[in-house]
Amino acid sequence: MPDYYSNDERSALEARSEAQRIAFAPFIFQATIAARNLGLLKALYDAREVGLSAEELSEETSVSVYGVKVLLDMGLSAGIVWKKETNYVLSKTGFFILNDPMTKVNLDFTKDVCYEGLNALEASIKSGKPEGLKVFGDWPTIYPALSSLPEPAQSSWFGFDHYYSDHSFPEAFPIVLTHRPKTLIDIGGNTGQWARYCVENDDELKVIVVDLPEQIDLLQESMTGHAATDRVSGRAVNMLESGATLPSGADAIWMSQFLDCFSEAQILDILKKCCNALPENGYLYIMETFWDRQPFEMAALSVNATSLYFTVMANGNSRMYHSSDMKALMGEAGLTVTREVDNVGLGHTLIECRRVSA
Ligand SMILES: C[S@@+](CC[C@H](N)C(=O)[O-])C[C@H]1O[C@@H](n2cnc3c(N)ncnc32)[C@H](O)[C@@H]1O
Repeated sequence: MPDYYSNDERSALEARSEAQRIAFAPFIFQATIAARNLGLLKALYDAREVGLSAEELSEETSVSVYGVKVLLDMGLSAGIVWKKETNYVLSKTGFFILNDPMTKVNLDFTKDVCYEGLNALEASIKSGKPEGLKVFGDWPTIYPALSSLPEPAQSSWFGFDHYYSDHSFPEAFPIVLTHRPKTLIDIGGNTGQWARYCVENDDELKVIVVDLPEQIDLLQESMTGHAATDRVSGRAVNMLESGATLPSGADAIWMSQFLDCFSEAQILDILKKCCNALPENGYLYIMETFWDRQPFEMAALSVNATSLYFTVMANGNSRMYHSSDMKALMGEAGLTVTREVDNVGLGHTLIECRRVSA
């Protein structure tokens, strides 16, 4: 995997310019969101390479000429539009802001879930608690709050979560089927997206979704009307409780985007519980986005930004890990890695492992 961060070769001018881009980054972000939400980018998209003047845009969108100009002059600096004589024209970056599904889930997640709370980042680092979560209510972590987050935060949270997981399911599924499990436990299975994918794509596999009670309540609802979901069942377990046990009788365990919700000490504890529940010939599958395994530098940036969501909004003590930190914990828990596949879906790594004694 490429090592993106191993030199400092910018000139002083480039470095100072970049420092200003960071200083004003929230302005770029908010102007971009406003230009998108107020319809300015769509109007420019429709106008193609001819573009539109501020007055024409104002007429088309009912945004004042003043509003058009301040937003899109910032848009010029941000690179989402460019100027052709007196007209604004949508740039390639602006095109992706408007039309790219990945960019949309990232923008909406940042704006609707994280933006307000991010102001409490420093406080969260000091306290080890998700201080930004207070903007949504009085919760210890975001997980029991998920089913009652206000809109649009709830849709944006699920949109972000599902977008990245769903893209990896078709590629991960054949890997999990290699050892022909009969019953799979999906820990942190959320609304059952993966469970549904499994039973709809295999005629025999049974899936037990393990999650917090609030999510298990949503599970039944999200299974209604889908084929083969009689092979999906739910079990409410808080994996952090000392006496927590996993259902018996499963020959494989699956955890997707789950361990990143916990601190290293908690991960070790969860992995040991998995180890105890796993039969000798059973396999554990861990699917995560590790920041060191990303195929693009911007993907590593997205993953590192997501770590800060965990710090300030989710729980105050977890992150998107470096793969070697995770593998060290797996070793400590008594697991041995049998297979690793990078670039599953969008930047996921799938690690297959089993008990050392097996
Ligand atoms: C980021 S979501 C991952 C969802 C899904 N596996 C995926 O790949 O999209 C994390 C899930 O872990 C669950 N979770 C968090 N803390 C938990 C705990 N202590 N015990 C059980 N489940 C928990 C959350 O409710 C949520 O459904």
